[in-house]
Amino acid sequence: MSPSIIYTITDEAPALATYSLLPIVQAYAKQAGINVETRDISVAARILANFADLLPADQKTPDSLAELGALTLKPEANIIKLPNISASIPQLKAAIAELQSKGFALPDYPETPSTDAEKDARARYSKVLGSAVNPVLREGNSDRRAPKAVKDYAKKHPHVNKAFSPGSKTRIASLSADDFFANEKSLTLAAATTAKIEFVGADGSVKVLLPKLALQAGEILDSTKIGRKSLVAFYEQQIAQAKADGVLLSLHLKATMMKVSDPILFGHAVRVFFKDLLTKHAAVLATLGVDFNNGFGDLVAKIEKLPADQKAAIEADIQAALAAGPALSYVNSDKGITNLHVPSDVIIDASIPALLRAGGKVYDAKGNTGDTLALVPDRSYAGVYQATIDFIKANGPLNPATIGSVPNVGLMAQAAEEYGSHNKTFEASAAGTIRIVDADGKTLLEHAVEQGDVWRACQTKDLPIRDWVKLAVNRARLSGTPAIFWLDKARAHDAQLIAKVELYLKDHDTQGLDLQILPPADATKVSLERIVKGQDTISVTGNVLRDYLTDLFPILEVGTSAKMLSIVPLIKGGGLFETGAGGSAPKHVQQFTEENFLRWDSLGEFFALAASFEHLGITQNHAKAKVLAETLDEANGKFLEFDKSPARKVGAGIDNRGSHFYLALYWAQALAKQTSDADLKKAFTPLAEKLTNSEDQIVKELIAVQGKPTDIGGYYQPDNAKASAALRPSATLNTILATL
Ligand SMILES: NC(=O)C1=CN([C@@H]2O[C@H](COP(=O)(O)OP(=O)(O)OC[C@H]3O[C@@H](n4cnc5c(N)ncnc54)[C@H](OP(=O)(O)O)[C@@H]3O)[C@@H](O)[C@H]2O)C=CC1
Ligand SMILES: O=C(O)CCC(=O)C(=O)O
Ligand SMILES: [Mg+2]
Repeated sequence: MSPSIIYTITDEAPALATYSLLPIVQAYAKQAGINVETRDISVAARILANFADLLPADQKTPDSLAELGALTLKPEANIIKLPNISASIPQLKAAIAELQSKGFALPDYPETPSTDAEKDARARYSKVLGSAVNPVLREGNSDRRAPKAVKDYAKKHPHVNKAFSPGSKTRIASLSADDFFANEKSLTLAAATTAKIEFVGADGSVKVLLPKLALQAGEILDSTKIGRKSLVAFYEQQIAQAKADGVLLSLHLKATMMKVSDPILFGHAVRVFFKDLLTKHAAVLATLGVDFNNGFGDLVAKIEKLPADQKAAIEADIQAALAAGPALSYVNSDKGITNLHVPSDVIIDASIPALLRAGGKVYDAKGNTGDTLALVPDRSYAGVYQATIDFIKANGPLNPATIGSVPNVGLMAQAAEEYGSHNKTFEASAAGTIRIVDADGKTLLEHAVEQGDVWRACQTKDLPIRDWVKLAVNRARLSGTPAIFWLDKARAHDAQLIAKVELYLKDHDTQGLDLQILPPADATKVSLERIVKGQDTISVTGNVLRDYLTDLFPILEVGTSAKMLSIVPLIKGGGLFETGAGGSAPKHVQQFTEENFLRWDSLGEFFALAASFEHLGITQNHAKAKVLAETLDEANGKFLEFDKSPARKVGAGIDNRGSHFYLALYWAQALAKQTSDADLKKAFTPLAEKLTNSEDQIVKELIAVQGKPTDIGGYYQPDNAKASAALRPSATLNTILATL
C-alpha cells in the first residue's frame, strides 16, 4: 500500500487556498507513489458529523476529527493541519443557518434548552464550539520557529514595526489581586486516583460538578478562580481611567481556546461598559434573552425583532452609551463593529502583537488610530506584553533587518494546562466552596467562592512534561542557542513544574548548554535585550505562552506568523505538521468574495509539506519522499528569494493562486534538475519545461480574473464546484498539470 499523508480541509482563507494548492501537491506526490488524502474538519463538517445519526443517509458526514485524533496515537500518523475556525456562539449559529439553508435538517442552536431534544442538541453543538480541533490532534509538544530562509528574507525585505509616538499612553491593565494568578493552588499527584469536582453550598449541600476526573501519578493538578466582584470593579476603574486618559479601550481575551471562562470574562466587560443602557432596558432585554457572554452583538442582533419605535429607542441609547463612555477600539469601523461585539473577533495572541507592530495603536470608530488602554484581566501572562511595551518605548521599535529570533518549544501535549480546562471550569452558582476530592474522599484542592466567581482546574501530565524538557534540550543542542524556561516560582503551578524541569534536565547531557529558568516578564526582557543584538533565544514555555509567543515574536520578526515552521512531534512517533502559527484570516475571505483576490500566504503550508515529506522519508525509509522534501525546500528558498508571496491588494500583482503557480514551477524545476531519482527526473523534466514556457500566459490568466466579486456558494460550506472554479482560473496551468 502506498504511504499516505493527510491534508486537512478547514475553514475560511486556508480552505480557499486549498482548492488551488492541493491539486498541485497531489499531482506531484503521486509521482512519488504517495497519496495525499483529505479529511474535512471544518466547522460545517464537524457540525454535520455530530448530527450524523439524525440526518438522512445521503447527508451523513463522517467524524473525521475523531478519526484523526485516533491516528495521532499511531506511529504512522503524518498529518498536515491547516488553521481552522474555533467558533464562538455567533459563528456557530451562522454556520448552522447556512447548513439549514442548504437543506440539512439541523436543529437551531438552543440558547436555553429545556426539552430533552434541546438538551441533546445543545450538548452536540457544545462539542463543536471553541477550540475543539487542535487539542484533539495535539498529541505532542510544539516546536515553532522561523526557518532560516524566512529570517533571511525578512532581513532583506524588512516590514515596518512602527515607532510608538513620544509620550504614547498605550499600556496593559490587569487586576492587582483575586485573579487566576493570585488564587492558584497546585500539587503533584503522588499516586493515580479518580477524583470529582464538587460545589459545597453555604448550607453544606453538595452538588457534583464533574463526577469523574482521572488523575495519573506524577501529574500536576491546579485549581484557581477569578473573583467576579474584583473583575467588575476592575472593569469599572479601567473604563473610567481610559476615559480620563483619552485613550481607546480595548479588551484582549482568548474566548476560543478558553471557551468557558473567557466568554464570561467578556460578558462582564460588556455589562459594565453598557451598564446604564442595560438598567434602563432590563425588562426588554430579558424578554429577548440577550446573552452578553456572546458579546454586545447579541443585543444588536436581537433588537431587530422589536417593533420599530422600541428598537429606535434602544439604538439611540446605544449611541448615547458609546458617546458617554471612553472611546472603544473597533474591529471594523465601516460596519460599526466594536471590540465588544463578538468575543472571537479580538483574540489576544494575534491582537496584541498587531497593535505592537502598529506602534501601540488600535482603530477607533472612524477608522483612525489611537493609543489604547489594553485590558488583559488576569496577570498570569499579561506581564509579557507590558514588558514588551516598556522595551519598545525605551529602545524604539525592533528592526526586522537586524534582530535575532525567539523560537518556541511549547508544552502542549495531551491538552496541557489551561487549554485543557474547559470541562473543569465552572461559574459559581452561589457562595460556597468548590473542591476536588480524590477517590478516598480527601480534598486535594479547594477554594471559597462567591456567586459568579469563575473557578477552574488544570491538568498537566508527567509524560508530556518529560517530552517537552527533552525537546527543549534537543533544540538547544541542535541550534546551539540558549534556552529560557519561562516559569515563575511565585506561581503555584510553575513552582511544581520547575521542580520537574530541574529533575528531568538531569536525564540529559546538558554540558555546554545555556539553560535558565526566569519568570515571564524577566524572560521577555532578556530575550528582547538579546534579540536587538541579533541573538537568538529559545523560549521554552507552557501552553498559553506557546500560543502567545508564536504570534508575538514572528509578527515582530517577520511581519506575520504565516511563515512559521510549526512541527508537533507526536509522542507516539507520528508527525503533525501545523501550518504557520496564525489563524484562518476571516478578513481574507471577505476580500476574496468582493474582489476575487486572495491575500492568504501559503508559505506555512509549503514548509509543513516539506517537513511532512521529510518525516515520511525518514520514518518509512522512502527515498522518493526524501527527494520531494529536498526539492520542495529548494523551491521554498527560491520562492522567498524571488519574492513570490501574494500581494496584499488587488492590482498589486499575483495573489495566493499566483504564488501556488510559482511554487509548482520552482518545485518542478528542482525535481527536473536533481539526479538522485531518475523516475522523478523523467516525470518532471517535461512538466518543468511546459511551466517555464507558459509563465507569462499563466500569470496573465491568473491576474485577469482579479477585481470583480466572485461567488463560492457558501462561507462555512463553500460549493466545491464553484470554489474550485474560482480558485483554479488558469486553463493553461490546469491543462499542464493534467499532463502529469
Ligand atoms: N491553528 C489554528 O487552528 C488556529 C486557528 N485560529 C482561528 O482563526 C480564526 C481567526 O483568528 P485571528 O485571531 O483573527 O487570527 P488570524 O491569524 O487568522 O488573523 C490575524 C491576521 O493575521 C494575518 N494572517 C494570519 N495568517 C495569515 C496568512 N497565512 N497569510 C496572510 N496573512 C495572515 C492576517 O493579517 P492581514 O489581515 O493584515 O492580512 C490576519 O488578518 C479564529 O477562528 C481562530 O480561532 C487562530 C489561530 C490558530
Ligand atoms: O485552537 C485555537 O483556537 C487556536 C490555536 C492557536 O491560536 C495556536 O495554537 O496558536
Ligand atoms: Mg495562536
